[in-house]
Amino acid sequence: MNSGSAVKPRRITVLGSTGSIGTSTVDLLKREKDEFDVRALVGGRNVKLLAEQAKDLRAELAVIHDESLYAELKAALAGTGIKAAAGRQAVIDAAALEADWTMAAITGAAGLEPALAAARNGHAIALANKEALVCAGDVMLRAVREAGATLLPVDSEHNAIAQALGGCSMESVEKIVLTASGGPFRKSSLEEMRAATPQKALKHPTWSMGAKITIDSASMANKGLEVIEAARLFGLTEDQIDVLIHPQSAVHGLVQFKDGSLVAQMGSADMRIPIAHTLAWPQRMNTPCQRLDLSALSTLEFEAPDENRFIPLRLARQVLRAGGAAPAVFSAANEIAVDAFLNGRIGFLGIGETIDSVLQVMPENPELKTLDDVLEWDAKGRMWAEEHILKQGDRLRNISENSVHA
Ligand SMILES: NC(=O)C1=CN([C@@H]2O[C@H](COP(=O)(O)OP(=O)(O)OC[C@H]3O[C@@H](n4cnc5c(N)ncnc54)[C@H](OP(=O)(O)O)[C@@H]3O)[C@@H](O)[C@H]2O)C=CC1
Ligand SMILES: CC(=O)[C@@H](O)[C@H](O)COP(=O)(O)O
Ligand SMILES: [Mn+2]
Repeated sequence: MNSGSAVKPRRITVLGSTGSIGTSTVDLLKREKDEFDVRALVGGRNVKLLAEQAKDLRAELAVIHDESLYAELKAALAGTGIKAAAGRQAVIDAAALEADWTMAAITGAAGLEPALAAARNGHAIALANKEALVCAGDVMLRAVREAGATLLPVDSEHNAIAQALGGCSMESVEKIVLTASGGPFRKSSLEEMRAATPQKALKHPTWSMGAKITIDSASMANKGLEVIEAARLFGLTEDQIDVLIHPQSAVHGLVQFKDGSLVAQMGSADMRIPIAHTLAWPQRMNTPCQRLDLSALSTLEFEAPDENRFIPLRLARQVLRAGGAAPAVFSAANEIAVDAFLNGRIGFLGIGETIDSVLQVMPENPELKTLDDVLEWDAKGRMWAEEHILKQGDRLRNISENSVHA
């Protein structure tokens, strides 16, 4: 690491170490083992990988969310001196351990309480879990402020914006641009999208990521979540955040300054680059990531997204403007819909239809001031989404039964 003369190793925790962001983070840590003291690694169900990582990095503690896997984890770590723990509270306790840098990379609202616990210990929190910021923006930012923590954006676009800002105040910013790959259905018709299978939707053109975010990229709910994430992180209004489809995924984000300068951050599509940026911050560290060869990149394309095909992006802008509980409900409904799509319960366009229907049944839109408020509205969003999906299932069954009897 090129971070000068580190006196003692930095204490590190990785929440979601067995996932896509988690394994990229572990890869960087493994290359500089002496620089880091790994306090805790947290996984969901993948005990085998978690135990391997813990041994490799000589972690103090390994935590698995699924309690039924505790015995397996303990057995895998027997004789190593590494502590094992399991369950939801153990995950939150691990996140709350004093660490100089914590990666928050648990997917979805499940990552919210651990991310909050990490923020509250007042050090650096590298935030990949965008859903936490979307559903609990005020609560998260207040926790960061009150604890004096440093929030470092990992999401490639937001990390790019942070880099492009280069320490300038937000007063000098006119607007920002988040780029989007356009996903596997960038050029598909609505009919093709309606018929899309999970297998097709899981084929991201440029990034290799976990299943949930890959489906979000295909529906552009990911870009919608990112617009909200950017508003929270940088204190911008919805109309200051543009989205442009850029199929090469070489430019990750741009800042338009009020003097007319447009500053972009570029790099290959490898999350180890933004992760390394947060890990070494405010310095830089070496990574083995492929360098962009600009001469090989003959064109850089940019085009406006079609919000009539990518409905979740339009809805995300709507909930950002509405504020209150709407973003939390949007994100919760999306999580349920993505799961239902992956399990064959709804079609691909059913994701946007489910979110839309849930937003329409919301009877009120209160401000979410506490964690309990967020959890309550997250649960409501999930319940309304389930209800919508069940109703749609019943409707389709009735139609097919009627056509059989006709
Ligand atoms: N992947 C990427 O390139 C990017 C991801 N992000 C964001 O980062 C987050 C992580 O994404 P990604 O790494 O792709 O997701 P993955 O699905 O690959 O990984 C999720 C991680 O969280 C763990 N996990 C799941 N549920 C729980 C739980 N309840 N408690 C503790 N751990 C849990 C999983 O464990 P296990 O696998 O053991 O079950 C896994 O380690 C998401 O919010 C995503 O939007 C943002 C930008 C880019
Ligand atoms: C790598 C990353 O940051 C993802 O969020 C990425 O943006 C997903 O690709 P899309 O641009 O297709 O959503
Ligand atoms: Mn992103």
